[in-house]
Amino acid sequence: MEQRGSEPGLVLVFCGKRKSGKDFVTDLILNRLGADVCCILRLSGPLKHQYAEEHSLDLDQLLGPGLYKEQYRADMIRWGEDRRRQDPGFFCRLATRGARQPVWVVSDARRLSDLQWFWSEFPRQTRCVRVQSSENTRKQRGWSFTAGVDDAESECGLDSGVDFDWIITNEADAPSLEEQLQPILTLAQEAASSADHH
Ligand SMILES: Nc1ncnc2c1ncn2[C@@H]1O[C@H](COP(=O)(O)OP(=O)(O)O)[C@@H](O)[C@H]1O
Ligand SMILES: C[C@@](O)(CCOP(=O)(O)OP(=O)(O)O)CC(=O)O
Repeated sequence: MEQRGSEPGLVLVFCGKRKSGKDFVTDLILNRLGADVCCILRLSGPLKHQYAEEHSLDLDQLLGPGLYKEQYRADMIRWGEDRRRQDPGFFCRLATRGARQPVWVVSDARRLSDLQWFWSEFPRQTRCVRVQSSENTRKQRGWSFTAGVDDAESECGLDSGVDFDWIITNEADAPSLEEQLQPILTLAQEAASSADHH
């Protein structure tokens, strides 16, 4: 049996396009709940770790926001897809290993197989959240269309066929994030307080 952290009370799996604001929104949730209650898990973390090791690359740079990651993105995507084909839960298992908080926030689901893994491991606890922004807003945040990335499964795998529990619109003219996140934060606080009582 694979060693794993204690069972979470709630698993919030986030997806959305590049620069839609997944990190921004999940950071806000972490700030509101605190690090004792909530942890942010990134599937790309173990992916980059393993990829850097097998290709003798600089992990810190791959984890950073700069150009270095972009140079390897297309190949990393292919490599990650290969790994998932052999073992769809590979990165999910590594990312969740050792997580102890009652609320897990997975900030970067990209594929149906990622979601399916969480649904099958934690059927009661898993909720899926989509973060969305217009192309114009994403461009203002530095996004530009890259063929082979923005038209591939890595970016489009969850565009259809998923019934999201919540859709967060991360735009200046949308209701505030605080307001949109309220039901999620309430559910997370309930999960945390019921973990306290066990
Ligand atoms: N609501 C917002 N207000 C201000 N800046 C934002 C907002 N949402 C996202 N950003 C900024 O836009 C950029 C991209 O957001 P990020 O969360 O990194 O996107 P993603 O993780 O989806 O690629 C970051 O610099 C982030 O700080
Ligand atoms: C190979 C990747 O995991 C790279 C992800 O890197 P980041 O998670 O840093 O991505 P962005 O926020 O989109 O810039 C993508 C994949 O298809 O698995």
